Formats: sequence, C-alpha cells, structure tokens
Amino acid sequence: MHQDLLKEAEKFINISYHELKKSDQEIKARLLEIKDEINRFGYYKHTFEELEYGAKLAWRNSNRCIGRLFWEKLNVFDMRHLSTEESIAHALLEHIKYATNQGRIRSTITVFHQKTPDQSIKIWNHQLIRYAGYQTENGIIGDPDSLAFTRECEKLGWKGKGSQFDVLPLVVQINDNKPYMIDIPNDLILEVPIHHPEYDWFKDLRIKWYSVPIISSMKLEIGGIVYTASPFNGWYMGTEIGARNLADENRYNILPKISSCMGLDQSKNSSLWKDRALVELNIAVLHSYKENKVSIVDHHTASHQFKQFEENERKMERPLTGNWTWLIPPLAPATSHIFYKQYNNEINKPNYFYQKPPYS
Ligand code: HEM
Ligand SMILES: N/C(=N/c1cccc(CO[C@@H]2CCNC2)c1)c1cccs1
Repeated sequence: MHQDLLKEAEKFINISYHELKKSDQEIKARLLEIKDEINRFGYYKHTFEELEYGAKLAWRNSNRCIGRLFWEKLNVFDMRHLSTEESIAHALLEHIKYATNQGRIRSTITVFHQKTPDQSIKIWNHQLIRYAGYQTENGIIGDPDSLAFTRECEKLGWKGKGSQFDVLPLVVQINDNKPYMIDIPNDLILEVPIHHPEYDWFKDLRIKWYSVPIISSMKLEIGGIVYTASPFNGWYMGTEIGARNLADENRYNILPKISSCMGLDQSKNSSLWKDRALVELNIAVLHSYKENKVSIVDHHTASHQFKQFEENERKMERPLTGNWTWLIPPLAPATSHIFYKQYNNEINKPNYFYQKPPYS
C-alpha cells in the first residue's frame, strides 16, 4: 500500500522540483525524507512550497478548464493546521472575502488538513456561495440544482426565506461529528443584478447572480496525498451564467420569459426565438458584471486566452491535455478555435477530482 504512495510522491517531487529548478541533490534528499516519513506514519506532509506548486499543477492539469492560461497565478492559503469546525468555517469566510476583493476577483484556494486515518474534513456545499432550491406544490423555487443540499440544511435546522435567491449556509463536518452550519454574513456576498444595455424591461425580470464561483465539493490530489477540503475559485465565464445557470430548463429556465418580453414568435422553433433570447441574456450578463466592476470573461476572450495557454505549453514542451466536450463554450462553440481541434483527455496528477457527496 505504501509502495503506491511512495511512487506517487516520487513522481510529484521529480516534476515539481524540476520545474522549480531545484538541484538533483535537493530532490534526492527530499525523497529520502518522504520515504522515511511514509515508512513511519503511512503518509507524509507537504512543505508549503510543494502544496502551493501542487495546487497550481492541479489547475494546469484540469482538462475541462478553459481558464488555465493563468495557472501560475493562484493564491494558496495553507489552513492545514485547523482542526475545529468553527475555525474551518471562519477560514471559509476569509476565503470569500479575499477572493471577492470588491469585485476584482483573485483566484484563490484554501487547503485544509489532508485525509488521514484519524481525520477527514468535509465541506457539504457544492460551492461556498449558491442559491437554495425548494420543492413546492406549484413547482420549484430557486435553483433546482440545490434541492438535495437545501433539504440537508433544513434537516440541520436552517430556514430559508423561500425566495428565488436565498444564499445557503456553510456546512462543515469533521470525521462523523454532527455537521457544523453557519450563515454567510450578507456583507460578504457580492451579487450582480442583471440588466440589459438596451432593453430597459430586463431589470423587471429581477434576476441576479453571485460574483464568485467557489467550488468546494472537489478533492485535490498531490503526490498521493488527498485534500478532501480544498475550495478554489476563479471568476466566471459569462456563458456559465447566461447559457446554463439561468437558461437551462432544469435550472432557472428564463428564456421563455425573455423571449415574450422581446415579442418573439415562440410558436415555431425556426424563428430561433430561443437563440435570440439566449444571446440577449448573455449580453446582459457580461454588461452587468462589467458595469458593477466584477471580474468576468466572455467566451471569445476566454478561447483566445486558452489558445495562448496551448502555445505556452508547446513552448515549454509539455504535452497538453484537455476535454473537448467541456472546453467548447455552450454558446456559439464553432466560433472558437477549440471546436476545430482534438485534445488528449488523459488525466495527469496533481489534479482536482469529484468525490462522493457527504450526504445522500
Ligand atoms: C480564473 C478564471 C477561471 C475561469 C474563467 C475558468 C473557467 C472554467 C469553466 C467555464 C469551466 C467549465 C465549468 C462548467 O462547464 O460547469 C471550468 C472547469 C474547471 N475549472 Fe476552471 N476557470 C478558472 C479558474 C480555475 C481555477 C483557479 C481552478 C482551480 C484552481 C479551476 C479548476 C477547474 C476545474 C477542476 C474544472 C472542472 C470542474 C468539473 O469537472 O466539474 N479553474 N473552468
Ligand atoms: N468559473 C468557474 N467555473 C466552474 C469551474 C468548475 C466547476 C464549475 C461548476 O461545475 C458544475 C458541474 C458541471 N457543471 C456545473 C464551474 C470556476 C469555479 C471555480 C474556479 S473557476
């Protein structure tokens, strides 16, 4: 069992220390240290430098991510010393504050204690900031994606207002303790009301979205060590909000409303009413985030940035991996160079992975 861990550790140290331009001497010495630690404890501890670079490599290896040009610019907060739910929840609030930065979003990851036989930390949220979803007799209120987690929060005593945009509480669990739940203070939640640059009626739809996507349900694996609580954020690409979160039928499903306000003919598909509504919604999202000085990237700029990433990787003689089905944007995919290429979807490590949900 320890053999696999040692192999993973050696691969990671060799790659990272080489890229960090360390001497062979240093690599050998570090590997001896790790080998000894694994033999004594069954696991080993990363230095901060290894943790920081490992988190960046994991981003660079994320095949589904179009935002990887900026992989070296990641703020890493080392919170491996925290061992209580309260202190962990507080660190999550600090992450939200730091990453939001009044709208000039900073790509950030907070890493909590690694998984060991006697300690596992689980964040129950999918994203630190997300809207609740409620099943009612006349349909779903809020985000349908949040139905299950909202019910778990209600079981823990949480009571939402029942609006379309109730921000869910943070839920943190150590081992099998009772999960710890706290509300996020309102002043930490920066939201953007969605307005359209030409259609004044857009604001009457009263839709908004939150500024910072902070994925808190994935695990980070570096050199055989697993960090089951490692929330990370970047900024949004507009289509995530405008072409999926607000547009999907099984999400906020607002295209029919937009199309009626535009006076489009919904009686036949060939009027492309859905496509026209989609484009105007995405224009509104980008316009609103920019007007509120909240970081966002449109899918054309994001594609160009990804092209630059491809070129950088080629220059560095690193084989590029990617997942085409996720990299092409959901709006006008064939306007992106990505559409016309094939990508090797091999999974390299370090990387971010799904893990089974702590509740079900
Ligand atoms: C800085 C701006 C960033 C942008 C614009 C961006 C954009 C995206 C987009 C659009 C997706 C697809 C999401 C979906 O279709 O649901 C994605 C996936 C992903 N991104 Fe990035 N990203 C950024 C930063 C980051 C950072 C900082 C990390 C981690 C350190 C990261 C890790 C990932 C991972 C792991 C996925 C796949 C998620 C999954 O499999 O569900 N990204 N990114
Ligand atoms: N812009 C982003 N978008 C996402 C990145 C990763 C995952 C997600 C959400 O993925 C869900 C699962 C499949 N689609 C929705 C969104 C980022 C979040 C955190 C760092 S960048």
